[in-house]
Amino acid sequence: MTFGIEAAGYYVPSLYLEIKDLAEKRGIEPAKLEKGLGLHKMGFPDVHEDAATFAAEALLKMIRDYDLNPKEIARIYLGTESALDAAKPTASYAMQMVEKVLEKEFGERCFRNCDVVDMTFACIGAVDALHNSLDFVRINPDKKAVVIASDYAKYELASSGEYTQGGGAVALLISSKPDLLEIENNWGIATESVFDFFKPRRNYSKKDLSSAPETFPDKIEIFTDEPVFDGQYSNQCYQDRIREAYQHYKEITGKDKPYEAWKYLIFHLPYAFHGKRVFTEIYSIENGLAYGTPDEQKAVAKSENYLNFINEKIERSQRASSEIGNMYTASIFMALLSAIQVSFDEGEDLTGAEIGFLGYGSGSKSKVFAGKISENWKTAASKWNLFENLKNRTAIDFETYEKLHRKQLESSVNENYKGFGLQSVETENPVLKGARYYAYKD
Ligand SMILES: CC(=O)SCCNC(=O)CCNC(=O)[C@H](O)C(C)(C)COP(=O)(O)OP(=O)(O)OC[C@H]1O[C@@H](n2cnc3c(N)ncnc32)[C@H](O)[C@@H]1OP(=O)(O)O
Repeated sequence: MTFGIEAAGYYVPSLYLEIKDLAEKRGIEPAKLEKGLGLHKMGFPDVHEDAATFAAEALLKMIRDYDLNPKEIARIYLGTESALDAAKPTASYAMQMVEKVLEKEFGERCFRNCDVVDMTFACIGAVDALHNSLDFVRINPDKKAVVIASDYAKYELASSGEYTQGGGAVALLISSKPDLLEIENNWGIATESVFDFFKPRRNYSKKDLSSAPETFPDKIEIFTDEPVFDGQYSNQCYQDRIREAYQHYKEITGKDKPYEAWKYLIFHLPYAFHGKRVFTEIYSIENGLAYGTPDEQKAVAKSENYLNFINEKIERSQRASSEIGNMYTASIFMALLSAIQVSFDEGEDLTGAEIGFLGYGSGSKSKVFAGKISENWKTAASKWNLFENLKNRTAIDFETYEKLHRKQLESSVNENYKGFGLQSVETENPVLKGARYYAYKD
């Protein structure tokens, strides 16, 4: 019996800012962002959008596209680091939104017997949800599980993370009928507790932290959605963890140079070019190349062999990221959709192709695993139209972007939007203070 991904749906924020507009206002050379990091557009949520509406949209799209019966979904595990509440899971909001829309066809509370929960570990939370849900269907092969990855990657204005912002969600149906991708049960894992990127839920000031790096904000507030981070250190932690997890994967599978057999290498992409920039280390180790000094590292990155390797095995997975930005925990799954969509559009046959995954979550953990494209993959992929749909977003100017970022807009930029939207947040009633209410517009 095989297990893996049967179907997939996604949602990206309805607005975007051209990266060159941001570069100009911040005095950054556009070529650094476009050619250095691979950024073109930054997806940005409208006033009515958040991690719960992203998740609900992706889930509803998947249910509709594949004609799924929601009553057959035994669990919905949602990976996120953009939770809207510290107790009530974002998954419960998303589930309720979808349930209401499906009421006419499936009756009240179609998810009544569904197990719903959030999983959080920075950008790897949804990989954890996937790992866990695969175990679940292995034990219960007649059941189906849904994994949703949903996040809003927001950074402080004018910080080094600002140009990597983005957001959105990917929903996956996990079952013993993996029409898209069979996933093998070998998980290379590496964990180390570090402070490369985190969202502390305390009130304290920089002076309380004797060793705080310069990048730390002066004051950290409760429930901040903007992280405390050290960019170059987070790159280092990412590189260290994927090296260790890849090594672990080799040990448990006994495979020699497993990456060579992978048709695509799918990374967590905090920005489009991240995977190809950090994989140089593993590539050098595997091929016995010198990698100690910055000059040696540059030589590997610029070598013809490495450039060919990127072109063949990584470039296609970057394309959606260039148009959306960081989707945190959804990035790795959007990278998968991106690569498969390109193959589909180019009429390539992927059946049987091996795909390797290198996930990372700050804090920190990496998981390396692999899968095989199924015979029915084209039917599954034919629903997405990913690059066409990315053209249906609304461009915003820099002033609107800053107002949205500062939460200064009262009403949505797209006032006539369709789909799920936040209607209100309770401020008066003391026993409901903070409750969020959503609605669906046809
Ligand atoms: C959240 C996680 O997933 S943890 C891992 C990633 N961390 C983050 O995402 C945290 C938030 N982001 C950040 O802090 C930052 O955006 C970072 C760390 C990702 C990037 O940092 P920056 O200082 O902006 O960029 P950095 O100097 O590392 O790289 C710029 C690249 O552009 C290239 N570049 C610079 N100027 C130009 C130019 N004019 N033309 C072409 N390329 C250029 C540089 O050569 C370099 O590429 P290379 O090293 O491959 O040659």
